[in-house]
Amino acid sequence: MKNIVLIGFMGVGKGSVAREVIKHSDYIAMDTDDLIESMENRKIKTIFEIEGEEYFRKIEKKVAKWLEESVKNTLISTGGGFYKQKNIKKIGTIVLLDSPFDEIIKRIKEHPKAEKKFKKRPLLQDLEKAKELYDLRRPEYLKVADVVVDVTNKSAHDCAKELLKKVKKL
Ligand SMILES: Nc1ncnc2c1ncn2[C@@H]1O[C@H](COP(=O)(O)OP(=O)(O)OP(=O)(O)O)[C@@H](O)[C@H]1O
Ligand SMILES: O=C(O)C1=C[C@@H](O)[C@@H](O)[C@H](O)C1
Repeated sequence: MKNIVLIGFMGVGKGSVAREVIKHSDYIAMDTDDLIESMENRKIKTIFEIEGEEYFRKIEKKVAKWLEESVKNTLISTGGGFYKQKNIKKIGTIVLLDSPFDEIIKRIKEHPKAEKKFKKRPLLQDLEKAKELYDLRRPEYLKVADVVVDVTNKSAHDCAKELLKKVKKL
């Protein structure tokens, strides 16, 4: 089974969809942000604050190399900037979870722990800058994706079903 690599903007629902996909398939799920936090034994927010973004991207690169060489049968959800890794297409089938910026922000705001959700994402601190980043990245996400799932107004369960159907068809 080829790996599935979930890409998309922060908060689009990569974690939620991944958890649904593994309920309906034999994939194992992992998340690059969680892996990096565990490797570093500190939160991404802290890594950004103390070491800076460049340091974080270097760890992502190390993770990307390891994923390509050593990981199989896995649904890999990734941080919002992971799609830039040069070897990403060698890791697995790339699936973009897509939604307009305002919908993503609306969803996070609706979460009971909304404040915490915003705080943990360094690049979501300034919404104007985050929108600029979204506009810059969206065409790049589309370029790298093998499959696109529009998650707007769909449950994570329905997104997972659509994802599996589209990946099977490739
Ligand atoms: N299909 C959905 N419908 C409604 N709300 C959703 C859906 N998927 C996710 N959410 C909500 O959107 C927010 C972000 O979801 P999630 O944490 O899964 O995103 P993420 O892409 O993994 O984020 P990050 O990679 O930045 O951690 C959460 O509050 C979650 O409850
Ligand atoms: O969009 C991004 O570049 C990021 C998204 C988060 O998932 C984390 O990977 C980190 O905060 C960077």
